[in-house]
Amino acid sequence: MHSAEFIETQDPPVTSILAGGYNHPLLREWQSERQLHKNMFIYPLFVSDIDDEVTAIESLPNINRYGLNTLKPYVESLIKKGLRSVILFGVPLAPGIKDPIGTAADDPNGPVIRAIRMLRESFPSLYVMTDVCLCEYTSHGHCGILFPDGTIDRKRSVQRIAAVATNYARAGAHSVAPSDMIDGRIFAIKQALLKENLAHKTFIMSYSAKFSADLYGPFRDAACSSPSSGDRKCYQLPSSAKGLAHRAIERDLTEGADGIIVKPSTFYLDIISDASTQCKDVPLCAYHVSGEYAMLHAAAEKGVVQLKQIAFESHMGLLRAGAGLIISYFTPEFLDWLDDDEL
Ligand SMILES: NCc1[nH]cc(CCC(=O)O)c1CC(=O)O
Ligand SMILES: [Zn+2]
Ligand SMILES: [Zn+2]
Repeated sequence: MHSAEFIETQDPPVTSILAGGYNHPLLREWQSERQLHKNMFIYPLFVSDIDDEVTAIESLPNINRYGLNTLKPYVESLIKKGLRSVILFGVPLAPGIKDPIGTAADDPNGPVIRAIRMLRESFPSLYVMTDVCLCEYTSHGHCGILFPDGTIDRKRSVQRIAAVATNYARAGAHSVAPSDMIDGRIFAIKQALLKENLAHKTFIMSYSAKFSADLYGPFRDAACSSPSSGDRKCYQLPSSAKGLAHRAIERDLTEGADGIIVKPSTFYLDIISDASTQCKDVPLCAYHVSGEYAMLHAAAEKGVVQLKQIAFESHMGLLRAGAGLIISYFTPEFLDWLDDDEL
């Protein structure tokens, strides 16, 4: 039999023994400076104009597009588990409903306005946020109104987006979150809300650092919002542009944003970290986007990662970087997971 060898070494100094600090589940919680809470999660909902619709989105596992009638019991089941807030994305599916100026965005009989009313009436405790953009509603699929040459008509776009935001707020949305990335829209929205006496009760959550990313594909499937030609590179930020992200956040805070979103999240932790210093006085939200969600699911299916563990790791990373709120497609799972005793 082979006898094992040991090599005599000196005892390390006591300061090098860290294990005593995290050898118990409670200690591991103490060592996490910040922990995930249900109230940090904002759940994205895709709402169509087909009232009884429940359609699975192939590229987004477990996520469906709902109509008004099917949305209500679904949201009710999540509120029972502790859901605090949702962000609405409208998906008008009626043929011919899209036009160059996105009239359908704030159609009083369209999906968003009706969903706001229904949710506010049915669930008084739910905080209702609305994504504000034109791309789901325009015939060309861009986020603003275009000049004949296909470039963004900034002035008309911003006026239209301000009107849409105001109409959502008037219908009862607690918060409007403009995701179009067109210069000057926060100022225009604030002015419009002020004019309509809505500014004091409407939270402007600005997608300030929103990058032109390859991670929005599944969302565009869900929302049917891919541009019919061109891309969004002239309004969404280039993915390497730290300076532009900083300036966009600065500008939006000056124009009256009440909260700031960084999007996508996992590949942009440096931006979140910088933003948390820059936005130390306003809530900072990370958007864990559709592609991030789909990638983690795909990796879990391949057996490369375990879904629950990897979801915790990625969302904890967002907190560590400095985010305080997270828009996440994992929200329903977290509502269950955060009830479990041991993480
Ligand atoms: N402007 C609309 C909008 N709002 C949020 C997302 C993406 C969210 C996600 O991927 O989950 C998009 C799509 C886009 O900009 O193309
Ligand atoms: Zn858009
Ligand atoms: Zn600054």
